[in-house]
Parts: sequence; structure tokens; C-alpha cells
Amino acid sequence: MIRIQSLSKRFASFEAVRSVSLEVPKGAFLVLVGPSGCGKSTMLRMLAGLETPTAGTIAFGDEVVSDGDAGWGVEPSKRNAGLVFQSYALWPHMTVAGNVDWPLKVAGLAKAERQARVTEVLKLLGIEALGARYPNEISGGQQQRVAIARMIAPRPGILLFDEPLSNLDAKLRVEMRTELLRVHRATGATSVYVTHDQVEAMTMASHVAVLNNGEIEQFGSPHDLVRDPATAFVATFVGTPPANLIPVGPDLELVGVPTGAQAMFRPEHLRVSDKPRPGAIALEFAEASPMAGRTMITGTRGATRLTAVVDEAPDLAVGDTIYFALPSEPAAIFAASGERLK
Ligand SMILES: Nc1ncnc2c1ncn2[C@@H]1O[C@H](COP(=O)(O)OP(=O)(O)OP(=O)(O)O)[C@@H](O)[C@H]1O
Repeated sequence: MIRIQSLSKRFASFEAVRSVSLEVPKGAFLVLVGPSGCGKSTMLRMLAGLETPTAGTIAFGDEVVSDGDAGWGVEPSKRNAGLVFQSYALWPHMTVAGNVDWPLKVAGLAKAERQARVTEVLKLLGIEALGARYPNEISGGQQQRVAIARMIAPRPGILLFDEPLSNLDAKLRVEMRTELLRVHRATGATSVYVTHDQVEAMTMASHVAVLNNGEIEQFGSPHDLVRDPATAFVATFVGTPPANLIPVGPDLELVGVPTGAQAMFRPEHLRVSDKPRPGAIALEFAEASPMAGRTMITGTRGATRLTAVVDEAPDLAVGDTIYFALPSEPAAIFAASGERLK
């Protein structure tokens, strides 16, 4: 179990993390997701013990490991937590087996026990054939597997990942997501995983915290976030594709909703046509891409950008006028400031 209470981190006058509180049970796969600079890495570094919080606490199970109010924290090496970064940081002069063995040696385990554990984790990561190779003799994807094997070898109760897949090509990244989840389950550990990629977050997480400007916009399951976004930011950040937000105003009048509020419409609820329809919004056709047997259509005009997912796509060239028809009721309404009204 990980419990974070009123956690803040200030660098000089800049507050990178602002009073974050959340709790996940043992075995959870928590993803911290948000745009660049939102404070994800700072959160992870505080969990690892590499940064001391300015205020608030972190507990792993019953043990408080960081106390910002007291200015105190348990040493990184004594937290029962393993960390994997985007760059693999393997020791180049050691073989794959040597790299994985290293933390066990540091922990003072007997040789026979170490050998058995190295074999076991190399097998779990599917790299048992690479034990005698050096890091420069294996691919990037294999190096990342070695880094993960090295992290889990001493059986940490908490696994911390900072964008571990972002150096891999797109296909390998998708495969490694599944692999990582398998390893996470096999270890029974509680994982915290940082990414800016919402698709990664939504496919891997048991719990997601969406961060923006150092604050939690929403904390919940991937399903909760898509079905019931708490803020306009979350509505347009998660989902494939994310929902549309349209300002209530000249393009869209809604009874009882003030001008300036924003109405949310899901891409699968929009209809498109190359012919004008009453109430439809005229945009310029920007792109069409196939998506699981359907077509995702995007239209733009100035700052307005709408996405629809449809069965039948009109035959249009880029720049042609396309009409987006909205359902009569929006799926949600947000204030101009982003908070959910309905
Ligand atoms: N040591 C530091 N000193 C001063 N400011 C810092 C320090 N570390 C981080 N920051 C600032 O805190 C904010 C959050 O940084 P952080 O690295 O946590 O963001 P992030 O969400 O991980 O971003 P990215 O996805 O780009 O890595 C940023 O504005 C960053 O410039």
C-alpha cells in the first residue's frame, strides 16, 4: 500500500508538486500521467527518496518513508523500492548476469542463492539466453529488460518506473507494456509508473492520477476518467480519441447554460456530412484515419478542432467544408475555468 498525504515540493519559489494526496492498495499499478513539467518525475523522485518533500508524507504500508514537515526521509537504498529510468544505466563492463547479480551481491546474499535468483529473473524477462553478453552486445529493448530484471532481483515491494519505454520504437513499446504488467503481477509488488502518454496510462493502470501544474486533476480508474471526467483538462487529455469541448456561444446555444461554458461531446456521438444540415458546425476537413474498422475524422477552423469516429466517411479533400452534427445533449458541461458543472 502507498499512502501520499498533502505532499508538496518547492524548488526556491516554484512549487512543482502542490498538496497531492492519494492512496493505492498493495498490488496496484498506479500511473502518474500529465503534460511535460506537471511534476510527475518530482513525485517519483520523492517516492524513491531522491528528493525530500517540502511538506506532507509518504508511507509504504505502515511505514512512513518521507516526512516533509519534519524534513526527514528513509534512505533510497533502505526503502524496499526499485527504480527504472528511461535511460537504462546498465554497467557497461559487467555482463547481463553480472548487472542483475550486483544488487544481490550488495545485499550480501550467498552465491548459490544469487545464482538461482539471477536465473529466475532472467527467465521471467525472457532473456535467459543473454546472461553472458555485455550491454553493448544487446538491443535497446533487451537492455531495458535487463534494467527491469536488475530492479526486481532483490524483490522490492515497490517498483518505480520513470518513462521506461519512451526510448523504444512504437511496436516494441506496445509489446513491453504487456510484458511489464506480467512482471508486475508476477512480483506481487505495488508499482508507480510515470508517463506523458495517456494511451500508456489508460492501458496499463489500475489507478491513474492525472497531474497538471503540480496538482491532481483527477484520481481514479482509467474507466472512471473516460466515463466521468472531473475537469475539462481530463476530458480533453484522456480517451482514444479524447472528447471534444465546444464553447457555448455563437456555434452552440444550450438552454440554461451560460456563454463561455464548455460542452463535452464524445467523438463517437458526432455525425459528419459533406452537405449542410440544420445546426451542424461547418469546419474544414483536416484528416481521416482508419481506427478498428471505423474512421476517425478531424475538422478544424481557427482554434476549433472537432473529432468524430464514424462508420461511413464522406469522400473529401483536405480543406473541403465538412459539417459536424452534434447530439442534442452534451455528455458533460464544464465552466470556462475547467470545473465540471453537469
Ligand atoms: N531541481 C529542480 N530545481 C528547480 N526546478 C525544478 C527541479 N526539478 C524540477 N523542477 C521543475 O519542476 C517542474 C516539474 O518537473 P518534473 O520533472 O517533475 O516534470 P515532469 O512532469 O516529470 O516533466 P517531463 O515529462 O518533461 O519530464 C518543472 O517545471 C521543472 O522545471
